[in-house]
Amino acid sequence: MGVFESPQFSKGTYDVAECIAELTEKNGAISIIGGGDSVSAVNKSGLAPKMSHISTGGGASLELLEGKVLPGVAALDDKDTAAAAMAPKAAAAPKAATAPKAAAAPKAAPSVKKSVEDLGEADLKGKTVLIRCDLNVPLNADLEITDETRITASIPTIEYLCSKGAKVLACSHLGRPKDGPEEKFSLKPVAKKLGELMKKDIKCAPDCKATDEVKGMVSAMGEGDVMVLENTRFYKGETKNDPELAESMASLADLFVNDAFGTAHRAHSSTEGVTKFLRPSVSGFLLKKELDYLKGAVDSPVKPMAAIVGGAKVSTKIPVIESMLEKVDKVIIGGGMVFTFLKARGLSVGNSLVEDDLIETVKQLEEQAKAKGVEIILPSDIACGDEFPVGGQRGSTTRWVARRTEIPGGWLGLDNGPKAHRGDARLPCGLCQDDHLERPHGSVREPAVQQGHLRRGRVHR
Ligand SMILES: Nc1ncnc2c1ncn2[C@@H]1O[C@H](COP(=O)(O)OP(=O)(O)OP(=O)(O)O)[C@@H](O)[C@H]1O
Ligand SMILES: O=C(O)[C@H](O)COP(=O)(O)O
Repeated sequence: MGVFESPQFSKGTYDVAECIAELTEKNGAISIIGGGDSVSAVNKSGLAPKMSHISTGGGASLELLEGKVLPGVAALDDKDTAAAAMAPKAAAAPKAATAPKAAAAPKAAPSVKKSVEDLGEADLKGKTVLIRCDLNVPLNADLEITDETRITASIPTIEYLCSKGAKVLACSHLGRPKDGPEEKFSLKPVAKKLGELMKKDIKCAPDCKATDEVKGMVSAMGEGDVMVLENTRFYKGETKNDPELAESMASLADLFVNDAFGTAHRAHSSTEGVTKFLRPSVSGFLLKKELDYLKGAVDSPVKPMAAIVGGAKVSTKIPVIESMLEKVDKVIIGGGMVFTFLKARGLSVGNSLVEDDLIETVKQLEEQAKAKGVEIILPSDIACGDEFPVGGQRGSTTRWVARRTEIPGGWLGLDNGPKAHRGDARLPCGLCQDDHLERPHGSVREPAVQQGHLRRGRVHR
């Protein structure tokens, strides 16, 4: 809802998270949190365990909510082709770049995909499984993992495969290396962390391709062992869905599991390409769970439904807001995109972040919403700063709260104000507190100001 990285402007974000947690816990609402920064804000708030589902996908969840088909999912075997999919690999398509998987059953978007839970010990014992995970985690300058959510989220499928006697080869990209292998994009720290979390000795192979060294390491694996293959994007062919790379990776294994929801919107060699050479190709628990929640919300929305859309820019969220207008009763707008909406309504927004080229689009969006009876809710008051808070330093920026109709010139909106904290998210969700209705009109100051911590408009919090 605001610049949550700064303690001065994080309250609006945490308050909305609290409201969602309360709705989930007390009212039985289904809550789905998606988007890299939104997830990290909810994680920081400590409320993540109270949400129904925290998505590991950024771009992937947006594309799914926009109604797009995710290539990494579309390429997996359908449940209804189970008999064909379980045919022995030798009888399947020959492993050649030119010979895609024979059972080219059309994969309609609404089909139910075959999942790893459809495979038992008979299918897995002694088999080598290539699993595509999204282990693209943030690392600091010392190459330490700063958020291990995606690693933790990948473990249930890996553990399941191990428990059924499979040898597990986990592959993933990390970052966006441009020119081949680079230490800062190596999956070695990820393999180490995965090993610590799973209490196993997990090696990182020096390559994702079937080099002699990697083949040797694979043949030395025993049942229940796990090995991480090196960054798939160390090869330029990965993002081009190069069949040769896909075939080489696939040649290391007997079957494929895709559990990389976060990368399912990419048609890459390790997400889509390998499915042409391995049978069966099924979803992992994480991918399935993501689809159940996110696709469920899109395909069979449980009413009433509200979308809370925040973030820095409207431009990245227009398609998702548009597609949500078909599903939801309310859209609550937060973050930097608020100001393009306010400006489109003819209000002055001071120095706030605005995408002027989208004013007309936003006006049309508001019209569309009106025509569909969907309410677009903007925060009723705004916590403004006299400058953008740098590096999240406490107190370096002067903070002032204004009604949304009265953002002073020279100031920029950085968070929801206290009236919005109390009402805007709660009122439409049926959680309004009575005092919200009694708040004074006009510019209001934070309680800290009223308690005398004000020095020439500067609030030290
Ligand atoms: N009023 C504002 N002015 C400028 N930046 C803002 C404002 N409100 C929020 N932000 C910034 O927006 C960023 C989050 O936006 P973003 O669109 O990246 O979110 P997301 O969709 O959850 O994440 P991702 O794009 O990684 O999937 C945060 O870094 C936050 O500081
Ligand atoms: O972080 C993500 O959203 C996924 O890992 C995909 O990464 P990419 O945007 O570099 O393809």
